[in-house]
Amino acid sequence: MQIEIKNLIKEYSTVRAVDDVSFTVEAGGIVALLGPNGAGKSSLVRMLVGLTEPDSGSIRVHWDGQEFAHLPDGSFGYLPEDRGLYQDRTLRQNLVYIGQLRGLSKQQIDEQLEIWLQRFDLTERANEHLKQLSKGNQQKIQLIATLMHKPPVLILDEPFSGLDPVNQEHVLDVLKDLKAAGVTILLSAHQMDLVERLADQFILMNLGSVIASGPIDAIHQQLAETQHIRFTFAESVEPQELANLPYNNLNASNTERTQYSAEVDLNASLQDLLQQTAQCGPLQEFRRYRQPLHDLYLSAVRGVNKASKDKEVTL
Ligand SMILES: Nc1ncnc2c1ncn2[C@@H]1O[C@H](COP(=O)(O)OP(=O)(O)OP(=O)(O)O)[C@@H](O)[C@H]1O
Repeated sequence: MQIEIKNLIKEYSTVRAVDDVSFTVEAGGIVALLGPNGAGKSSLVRMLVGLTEPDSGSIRVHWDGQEFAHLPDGSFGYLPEDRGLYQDRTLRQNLVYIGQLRGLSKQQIDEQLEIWLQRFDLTERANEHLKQLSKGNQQKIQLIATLMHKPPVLILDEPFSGLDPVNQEHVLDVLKDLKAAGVTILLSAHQMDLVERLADQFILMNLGSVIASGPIDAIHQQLAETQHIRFTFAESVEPQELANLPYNNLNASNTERTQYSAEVDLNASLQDLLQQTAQCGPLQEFRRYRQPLHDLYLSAVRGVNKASKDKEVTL
């Protein structure tokens, strides 16, 4: 299986929701579409599963020796942004109905219900109406409905929305297990800290466009504007003593003034910096650290959004 997206554009009456987006998803692994409200994630996902059509550009799904213009029926499970189960039916009734729609036998449905209700700690509640469940628990039932027919591809629009941190971790573990079992997962999310620990590939979107894509190393190469450094002295060093070094945003991280964080230019030599810093006091530790994806994304998007506003003003 391979999904190849090229120069995809989708417009609604007043907005270009997806603006010249290209990327490829290979079989296996987890691909995360990340971006704020309105970035275009759901619009993209809806085209992938064939609910809407692109205005231009192409989606090519290579599946089982054939090529399709969207994921073919039967090849995927889809968790839509607007959840669609019956509130006045029990959890069991909802899931049996979905299982039947997917062509599962009674035995397969029973097996799947037992596995997944137990995994999500909902076995005791199987005969309650969906509306009696919290939003987070309803979300778990939606997820079971999406994966109970064991599709090889999962398209999950906001699988973490409405979940508390404990349940987010729970879903994260389930997705890791599915990946280990060979399922290909494409998900959209806002929760960058969480998804950074999960996905193999990232597609960072803003205002319909992709601002960076690839594995985490590639994202850092594309977006990092400075190097982030942390260092620790064995004894107190006043910030003024470091004033002549080429650090930006130098901050003491503790009141004893032994630990510091700072930024330096991308092309600065860390070897030279280490030597210069060691001349200011007995250095215990000196290391470069990676900005969290969330911070990297925010600074990149602020730059892009500022540039587009500047452009609007000059026009
Ligand atoms: N059916 C529609 N009709 C008109 N505009 C739409 C429609 N669907 C989405 N849009 C607009 O397209 C843009 C992208 O929306 P989309 O829902 O794809 O973003 P998103 O990244 O999924 O956002 P969210 O995280 O809030 O779900 C937004 O400006 C949105 O208002």
